Amino acid sequence: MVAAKIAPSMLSSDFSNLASEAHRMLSFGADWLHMDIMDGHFVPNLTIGAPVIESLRKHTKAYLDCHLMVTNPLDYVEPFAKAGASGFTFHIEASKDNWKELVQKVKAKGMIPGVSLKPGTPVEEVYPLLDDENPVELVLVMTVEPGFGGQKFMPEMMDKVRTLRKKYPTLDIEVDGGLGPSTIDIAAAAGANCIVAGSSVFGAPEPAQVISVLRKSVNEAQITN
Ligand SMILES: O=C(CO)[C@@H](O)[C@H](O)COP(=O)(O)O
Repeated sequence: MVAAKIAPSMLSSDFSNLASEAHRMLSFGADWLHMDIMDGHFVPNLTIGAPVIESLRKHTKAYLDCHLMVTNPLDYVEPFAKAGASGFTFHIEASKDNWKELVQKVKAKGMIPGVSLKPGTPVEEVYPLLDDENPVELVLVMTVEPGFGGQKFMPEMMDKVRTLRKKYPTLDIEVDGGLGPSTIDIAAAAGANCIVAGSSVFGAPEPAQVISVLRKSVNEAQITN
């Protein structure tokens, strides 16, 4: 059994009130805060960097689950560690030649390494990072093209989740993009246990209820499987 972790995507929050938005989500039952780092190059959008993580860290001890949608993830390890990031998830498409060095540095700096893959990237590409003697500890399966919140969930990505869950029963498998009460059951049944949700949580009249629905689905799927 792998624990459910519900991670509201702070990309959908009011950035001008980031600390209070973070506290609000934690009070509603969030386990992690998902932080979308976009460099305007790897993806066609520009969001936040290490200075914002550093500012938020002063207001919370919560797990800051940083998803780096950047072209040169290695350049971000030191600043993100200093800023207080908890998880450091980079993209396989941006680290084909240096993932070993990247994982080693992320761990040496006390962060949890994860790898993410875009919808068009075959799941086999992350196997070497999981089978290595110094493996990543989380795989983030993108269920939309990275770059923006509010997109439609891609159910065809569930094959990747199912394949990973079968091969790695205790792995943290995260899904991100279009997750909410209407899509969670298919993701949970496939074996995802870390759920990123932006618009469905922040746009709900009662975000706590959405977080609770997401958690219940993951927990029930694990009992059934
Ligand atoms: O990484 C991304 C987008 O690239 C996500 O974290 C989105 O921010 C999730 O938002 P919703 O699809 O849940 O609105």
